[in-house]
Amino acid sequence: MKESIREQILAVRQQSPLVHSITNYVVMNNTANALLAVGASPIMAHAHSEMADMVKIVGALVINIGTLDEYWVKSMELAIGQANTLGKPWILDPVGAGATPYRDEILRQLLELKPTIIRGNASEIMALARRNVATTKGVDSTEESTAAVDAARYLQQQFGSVVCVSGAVDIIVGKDTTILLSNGHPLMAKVTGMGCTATALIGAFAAANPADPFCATVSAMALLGIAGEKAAKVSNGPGSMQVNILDQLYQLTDEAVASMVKLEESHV
Ligand SMILES: Nc1ncnc2c1ncn2[C@@H]1O[C@H](COP(=O)(O)OP(=O)(O)OP(=O)(O)O)[C@@H](O)[C@H]1O
Ligand SMILES: Cc1ncsc1CCO
Ligand SMILES: [Mg+2]
Repeated sequence: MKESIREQILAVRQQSPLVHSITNYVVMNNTANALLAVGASPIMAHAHSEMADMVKIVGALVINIGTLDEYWVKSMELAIGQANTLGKPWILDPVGAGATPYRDEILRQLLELKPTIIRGNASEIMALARRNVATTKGVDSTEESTAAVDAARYLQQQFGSVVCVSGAVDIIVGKDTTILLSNGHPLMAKVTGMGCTATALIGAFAAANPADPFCATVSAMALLGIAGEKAAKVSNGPGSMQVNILDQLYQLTDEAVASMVKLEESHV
């Protein structure tokens, strides 16, 4: 796996894939900068009239419901429809799942379109699976990622998606392998949209490595976690952390990521 992570990081930098995000107002700037820092290229658009054409020219589509509304939901459906027609990977970030009935109804409809990859925090993944009914506090998790493993497995089996539960430990659930990553730093949760950034980076890795969405997800999460760890060492708080992570995403070598990754694999 460590060798695959190295290859995937190099593939993103060599290919510089174009990633289309329909994402929330809060994180647009952070996620666009994070995509540039890892070597990918961001585009954010949601006009109905350009969705089908836009998806034709990109490597992956990121769907983040953070600040959804009725117009954007239609944009999402048009973009996902085209991604599925063209066989391009699309990644769902179920921001705030469980917070309101509207969010949950839209998520129910989006799940039916079978995301290639789903990434959320523990509360969101549990709400999405409607299991172990989690308490949610808006967009932040009230649960540990390990509490959501059953929910992630259920979603994986039901929709065929790779499912990533983020938190102190990032858990990536595939068809027959589960990987636990213990990199990262608590300060990451004090920067808004760090999870959205994780999802955007997964989009870049899935675009560069469309044949292996599981490994793409592991690689993106490993890179972000290690960037967070290194950034925390030179940060004074959430403000400097936000910019230092971008520098680390830009500077980290594939060798450094392979040597620092704390990875545990289980076949279940
Ligand atoms: N306590 C922690 N220790 C180490 N890493 C953490 C911790 N909390 C979060 N992270 C890391 O921060 C990143 C974002 O994950 P998090 O679970 O906080 O997303 P999120 O709740 O969806 O965030 P947001 O909604 O603000 O985008 C992940 O890469 C995760 O590993
Ligand atoms: C704070 C917030 N509200 C809607 S989306 C978002 C960004 C973090 O998920
Ligand atoms: Mg989130």
